[in-house]
Amino acid sequence: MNQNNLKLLQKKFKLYGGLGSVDFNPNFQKSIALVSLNNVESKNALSPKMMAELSEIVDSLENTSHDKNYPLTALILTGNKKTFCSGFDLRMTSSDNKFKGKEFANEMTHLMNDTLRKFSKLSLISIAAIDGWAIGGGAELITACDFRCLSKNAKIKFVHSEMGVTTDYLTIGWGGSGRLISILNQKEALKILVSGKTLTANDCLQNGLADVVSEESSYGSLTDTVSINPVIKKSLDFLNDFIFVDKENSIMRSSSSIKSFKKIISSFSEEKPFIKFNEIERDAFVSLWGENDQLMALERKIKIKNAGENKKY
Ligand SMILES: CC[C@H](C(=O)O)C(=O)SCCNC(=O)CCNC(=O)[C@H](O)C(C)(C)COP(=O)(O)OP(=O)(O)OC[C@H]1O[C@@H](n2cnc3c(N)ncnc32)[C@H](O)[C@@H]1OP(=O)(O)O
Repeated sequence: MNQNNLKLLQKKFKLYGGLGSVDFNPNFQKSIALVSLNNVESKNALSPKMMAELSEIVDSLENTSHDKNYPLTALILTGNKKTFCSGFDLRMTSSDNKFKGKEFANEMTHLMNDTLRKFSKLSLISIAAIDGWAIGGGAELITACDFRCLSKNAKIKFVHSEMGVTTDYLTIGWGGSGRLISILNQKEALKILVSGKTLTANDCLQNGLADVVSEESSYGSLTDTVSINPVIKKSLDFLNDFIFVDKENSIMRSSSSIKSFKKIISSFSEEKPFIKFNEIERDAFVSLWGENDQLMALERKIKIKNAGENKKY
């Protein structure tokens, strides 16, 4: 997508609004930034405003992180209050019917796919620090990181098959299925996507989706309790193994060489062969969005929520 269209979409999604924020802390730790998703009342679901904020953060990192004098080498993507992210903010669909329409589906898939494709190719080593749920688009977000650290109580669920939509790869949607194939393999990705199975930390260690598992985290915000939050601490330790030759004596590896390795590796998985794949997925996603299956699934979720039933979505 060309830069002008992207800027227009970012503006439009800011105007669509919604709750929450995506916060960027470039000085979280020496040469490590923290990007945190904060929409606690909705289990860190991404509102359109948050999608625009994430897109802008990634754009600015894309423009600066390759500079050899840029102080960052790595970043942690996390949620807050014991949830990573519960995907698209479903409240938007009950606030305005336009969010059930194909025009919005097309816009969201372009914006989120562009954002996560760029995120996955940043010249920074990235790790998702996952405490609690990463579900729907939230599960797709974690595939954009190079690595994943799960707390013992983390749960990953690609819920899309229950929502009557597919994930999408490369230019639209949140782009999870193609990246899941490159992290695992086609068979594992197909099983996970079609079954919508809830994956535990142990499942993810077994299948390779998790790189490291931390102790269960304490309650409390992920971003201001670094000292006691195990999932963030474990993610920092994981990244520091890349950054420091000798942490005690603060002897660091060359940041520019770490970043050029990331650039080489991520360019190897160049999506050129996937352009056709992407068109197929793109059409599938948009054709399913706003159709009966999805509308009934949304109704079910909203009914359960309004009825206050104890059942979960
Ligand atoms: C490509 C993107 C993809 C698509 O468009 O197809 C999507 O991401 S669609 C959205 C997919 N996400 C979901 O289906 C997750 C729905 N949420 C849940 O299943 C549960 O909330 C769960 C498992 C994440 C947590 O369950 P728990 O019992 O711990 O909490 P509650 O269900 O009571 O939720 C607390 C509070 O948060 C609100 N909430 C949760 N998820 C969302 C969401 N995705 N959008 C908006 N709001 C959300 C929930 O309504 C509760 O609010 P309250 O006012 O307290 O009832």
